[in-house]
Amino acid sequence: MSQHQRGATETQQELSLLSVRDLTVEFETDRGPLRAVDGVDFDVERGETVCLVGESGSGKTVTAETITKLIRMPPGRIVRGVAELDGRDLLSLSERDLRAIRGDRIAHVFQDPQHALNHCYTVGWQIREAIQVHEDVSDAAARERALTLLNQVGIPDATTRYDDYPHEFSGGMKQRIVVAMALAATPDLLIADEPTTALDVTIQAQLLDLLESIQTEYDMAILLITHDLGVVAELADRVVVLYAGKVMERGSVYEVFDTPAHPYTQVLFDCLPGRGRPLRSIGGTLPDLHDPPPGCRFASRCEYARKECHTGDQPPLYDVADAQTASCVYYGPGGDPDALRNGQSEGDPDG
Ligand SMILES: Nc1ncnc2c1ncn2[C@@H]1O[C@H](COP(=O)(O)OP(=O)(O)OP(=O)(O)O)[C@@H](O)[C@H]1O
Ligand code: NI
Repeated sequence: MSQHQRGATETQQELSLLSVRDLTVEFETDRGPLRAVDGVDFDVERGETVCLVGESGSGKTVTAETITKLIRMPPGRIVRGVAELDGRDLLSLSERDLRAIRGDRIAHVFQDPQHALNHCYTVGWQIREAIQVHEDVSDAAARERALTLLNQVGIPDATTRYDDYPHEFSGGMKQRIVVAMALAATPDLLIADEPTTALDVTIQAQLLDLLESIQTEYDMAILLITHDLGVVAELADRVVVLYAGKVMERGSVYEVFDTPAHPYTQVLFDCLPGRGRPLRSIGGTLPDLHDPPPGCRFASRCEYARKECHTGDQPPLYDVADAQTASCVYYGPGGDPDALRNGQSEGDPDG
């Protein structure tokens, strides 16, 4: 149709690094199946940072952990969908093939560095292991590279610290070591779930700067989960907004900050970003994922909800701008998006 839509189709012919389509995940619970992730679609291109944002319980972690099948199954179950890495669906791979991909092409960094490190081995040994699992190099060469990595992630005195055990490092230093291990195999995609939440503010900032510089150096894509709006503003190229297991909006970081489209994104982002600025918490609660109401998942908390918002399925992701789409009827046929923008500009003064 329009100029830019044609442009988008042309670039789409090139395969995305990661392409998640219709991802739907349930958990078996005492109260029956709980649908944590419901038809989620997004892409991650080579070298870019995509931030997954949304309130607690919106399905960010489940989405990120399902990509390499890290969720426990059961109780988890992938109902449908694909997660293609360079066009190859990871969800249909055997555990053996997946293990080869985890840590090699895709590395994970979690909130708590404790989980990734083995307290029985020195950090140097663990990084060297991580290198040698994926590369047939001599001990000496692996040691050299491990030291380079430790230097790169900013461990002072790396040569001496090489033989120290994890408990001899602070939390921030441990997370740097985890990042060094993640980088050992030069992954194409780093999945980081709240990687700095457990750390104090100064250390958080340092670690994020580190991720940013490493990303450039390694041309690595990052799928980042964070509650911190300032981090989104600084690091993200694109943003995916989740709510109750559904994608509410996708767009470039500029679009989503400057002109948030979905009423949910508008309240969520209704403040100036600054480092350490958490996503705003908004009134009401997430719908019950055992039995979500019909229509838009956000309708019960949406000040613009109309009758049709409470019926049928979640609206499709309608085009809003260049790279921005929103799952809201106001952007659909006959909708009037200006009605939403007007409300937004009256936003609360201390927000
Ligand atoms: N093993 C499990 N069994 C049952 N329910 C689960 C399980 N793991 C996750 N859930 C549910 O799935 C939903 C999505 O959880 P998820 O951890 O992905 O949220 P999140 O967006 O990462 O939240 P947070 O910001 O708090 O980390 C929640 O309702 C959660 O309770
Ligand atoms: Ni989470």
